This record gives sequence, C-alpha cells and structure tokens, in this order.
Amino acid sequence: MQDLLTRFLFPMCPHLSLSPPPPATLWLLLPVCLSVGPPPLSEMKEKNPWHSPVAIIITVIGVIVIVALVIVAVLQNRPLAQKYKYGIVLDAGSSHTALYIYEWPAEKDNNTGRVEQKHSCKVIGPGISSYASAPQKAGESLKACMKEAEQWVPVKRHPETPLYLGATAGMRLLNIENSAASDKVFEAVGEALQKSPFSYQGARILSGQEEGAFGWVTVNYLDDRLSQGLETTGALDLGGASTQISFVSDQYDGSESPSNAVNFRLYGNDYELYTHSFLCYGKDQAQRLKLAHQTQSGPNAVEDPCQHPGYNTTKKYSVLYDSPCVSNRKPQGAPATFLHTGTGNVKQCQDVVKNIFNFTDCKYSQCSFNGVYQPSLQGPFGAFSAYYFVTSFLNLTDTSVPLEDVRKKLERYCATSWSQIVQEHPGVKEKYLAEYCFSGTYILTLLTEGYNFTSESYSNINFIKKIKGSDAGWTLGYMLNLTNMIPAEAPDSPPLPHAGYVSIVSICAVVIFILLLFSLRPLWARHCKKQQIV
Ligand SMILES: Nc1ncnc2c1ncn2[C@@H]1O[C@H](COP(=O)(O)OP(=O)(O)O)[C@@H](O)[C@H]1O
Ligand SMILES: [Ca+2]
Repeated sequence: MQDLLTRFLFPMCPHLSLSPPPPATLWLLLPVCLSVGPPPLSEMKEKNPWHSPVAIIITVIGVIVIVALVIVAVLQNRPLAQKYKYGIVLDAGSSHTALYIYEWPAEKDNNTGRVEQKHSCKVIGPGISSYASAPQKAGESLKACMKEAEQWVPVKRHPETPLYLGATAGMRLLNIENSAASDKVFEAVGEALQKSPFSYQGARILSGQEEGAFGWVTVNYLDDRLSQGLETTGALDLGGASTQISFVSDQYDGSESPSNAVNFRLYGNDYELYTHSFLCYGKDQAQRLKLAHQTQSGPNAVEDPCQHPGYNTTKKYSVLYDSPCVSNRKPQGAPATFLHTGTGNVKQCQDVVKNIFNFTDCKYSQCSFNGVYQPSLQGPFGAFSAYYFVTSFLNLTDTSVPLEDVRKKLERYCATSWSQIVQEHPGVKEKYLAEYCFSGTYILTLLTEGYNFTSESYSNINFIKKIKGSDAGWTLGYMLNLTNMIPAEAPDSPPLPHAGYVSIVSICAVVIFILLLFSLRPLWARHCKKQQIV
C-alpha cells in the first residue's frame, strides 16, 4: 500500500518535498498533500499551501475520523470491570449437608461453562434427616455455613442471590418412615434459611430421577459438552443412602421402561437420558442390607469377610435396623447387640455383597439388578461422591489398571490387620477406616455385576471429585435448571468476534478514505493546470 502511495500519489504533490518522504510520514502527509494540490506558481513563494482553508478543513476532518476510529477500537476492546451474579445450593445429603456458592458473569448468563463454583462449606454434624427427634437443631446446624456464605457473596448482591436447599435419600427415607417428622425438619430448616439475607427459594426433597439427571447435567455442563453438542458423559453418583446411574444410549428411546427417561433440550440439542436411582443402595444403607442379611443366620455374632482381621466391635440391633431399608428384616427375638468381627477376605466379601442384589428377576430385554431395566452402557462415565472418596483412599482411581489387578490390590488391603490399618492412617476417621474394605468391594460389585461394566468398559470410568474447580454432583445442574441458565436453543452468536469486527471496520474506513482521495485526483489535476495557466 505504501509503495502504491509513493508511486501514484506522491508525484502529484511535488510542492511538498523534493524526494519521497519515508513511508510512515507519507501516511500523515497524504490528506494534506491531496487536499492542497500544487499552488499557483505565482504564489509559490509568498503563500504557504498548508494554509489553504480547504486543506485545513480536510486535514482536520481526516485526523478526527482516524482518531475517532482508534478511540472506538480501543474502548470497545478494553477489558471491562466484570460484574458477577451468585447462586447458593445446599446439598442436604443423608450423611452430611454441604453448601455451594456459584458465580457467573452478570452479562453472559447463557454462555456455557461460565458458571463456576466459588466456594463450598461443609456443615458440621450429620445430615438433616438425623435431626428427626430435634428438628430445631437441623436449622441451627446450617448457621455457620450461612454466615460464611455472607462473607463470600458481595453484600449488594445478597438480596438477589437465590438460595435453594435440596434433600436427597436421607430425607426420602425419613419421609417414608415418618412424614410428619420430615415435614418438621423442613419447617425448621426453612425458618433458619429465611433469616438469611439471600433470596430463599425453598427446601424440598429431590426425586431420585432429578438427583441422577442433574448430576449428569453438571458433569456435561462443566465439560462444555452440552454447548458444543459433543458426545455426553454418563454420571455415576454414590451416596450414603442411594446411588444413581445416568447416561445417553442409542439403544434407549424411552419406549422400554418410560419411567427411566428424562428428556432435555439444551443448546438446540435433544437428549433422551436414561437414569435410575437405587434407594437403599448408597454405601451406608448397602452396608446395613448386607449386615441384615448376615445377621439372619446367626443373630449373636457376625464374622464379616468385609472387615479387617482383628476388627471386633459390639453393635446395637436397634441402630442397625433403624432404617426403612432393613426394618422389615429384623430377626424375631434378636438380642440387643451383636458382635461384629472381621476376617478380611475379599472373595467371600464379594459373595456376601452379591446377596443384597437380585440378579434374576427381569421383565425387560435386559436389566441391571432388582428387576430394573438398563440399556447397554455407552460412552465415558464420570463417577463421583463416595465413588471418588473410596477409590482415592484405596489408590484405585486409575482405571487403566486392569480390573484383575484392582481386585488383587483390594484383596491385599482387606487382608491387612485392623491394628495395622489404624496405625497407618492416624488422620482418617475410624468410621471411614472401618468401611473402606467393604466400600471398595461394594463399588466393584455394583459396577461390574450390577451395572454390567466389563474388564474393557471399566476403563471408560473416570473417578472424579471436581471438574475445572467445581464439585461433581447434582447441585450445579439443579441451580442451572431452576435459574433457566441453560437455554433450550443455541444462542445466536455474531459471525465475527468483537476485535475482528472493529479491525475490519477500521480497515474499511481507511480504504474508503484512500479511494475518496483517488477519486479527487482528476479534480486536482485540473486545478493544478488552471493555476499554471493563470
Ligand atoms: N472422606 C470420606 N471417605 C469415605 N466416605 C466418605 C467421605 N466423605 C463422605 N463420604 C461418604 O460419602 C457418602 C455421601 O453421601 P450423601 O451425599 O451424604 O448421601 P445421599 O447422596 O445418599 O443422600 C456417605 O456415605 C459418606 O459417608
Ligand atoms: Ca449425595
């Protein structure tokens, strides 16, 4: 371009310089040169051509236009001071309650991957369902985390920040067992949350289907799979009282077992999701189911292959059977307590664990267990919550390790004496330590015998805790749904990014300016000639 200017335009203006100026200067001289034209010979000595009114006006306008363009381009592209919005979800699980604060840019609600977990707070004490006999305490237990949330959300955003509480299988079980007690717990929790400065949107029990489906939404949202229409990841959630499996399978259109179907339209794509929640098959209730089975044969003592050798504890029947999952199985005339001892044998543990599943009844083309339909597994799976806690403790999160080696590792762990386990893990709660052998065996049995993962498809599982800094779980999906933050249709996006748009507009303006000057060339030529004649 500069070459073009030097060759075509500069010779028109010999009055400005004897030799062509350097290219940078040429750009600056251009408007002046072309607007002025050669002055009459007679005036060449007395009158400075730069002082011609036309020259000054055109130069000033040209400079203003270019400066304006630069200012617009710079202002449009400067990083804006970002404003954020917030949302809070309390996950009232069977074993404990956790509070999650989410944050997203105020102007860009609809863009996927934009909502992030800003902070989480673990409520001290057990899950809210454990406060059935003292509901007020359920509300009080939440106070410390609510105060923490007030610190994390800017004060001016408090009144507009939605606050939700969702309860899962612990409250589902309490509701089955004693619905009046469950109502009282919600009343107390509601009262406590209403006192917070946030916009309280209510507390309720999620259905098992919702828990599974929102876990699936969370995992796929955080992985940016929904907005980009990529193949989705299945979700495996293991809680204390229930467990969920959710995935999209080409084989499943909802016609076989419609109760397992959840339909979503997200970012312009339709998803027919298969989901099932197994109440009582969370790891704590599964442990009860197993013990209930074991106590049937000898009610006074249980020799448990799922406990470490040397483990020896007296347990109360009233505690073991205090759950609707097992309450109807209490042996007649059972004593008040039983002795729970360990033998540490994974193979036998697996056999005992298998007893809590029914693999035979199935009225569908195929089932997982307990007569529940399940289509063929498809795609990768994210396994979170207790799946992660247990496998990470046991160093078994690497699913590229062959299943046989995983089993051998677990065998060695379970066969280790209880005293050695306690000694080697001084910082771990004894309650958890006592159950990792069972939990590891239960997870492998559930995945392979229950859901039908094979030695090959096992490697499609990723044991995860967080995705891009946000916890995997149902809470984020729940909030995205309630705040309508995932649009059904893909948002229209401008064809060009903003910086590209500004650059193109600027280039076009400069080109138009140059063309204008070219079109004035004949006029100037005529003007120059006239002046010479005069
Ligand atoms: N560090 C840990 N190690 C082992 N298990 C854990 C750990 N932290 C939490 N868990 C377990 O994870 C499970 C979480 O379940 P939870 O969400 O409370 O129940 P649900 O989803 O069934 O309502 C519980 O079984 C709890 O004991
Ligand atoms: Ca849970």
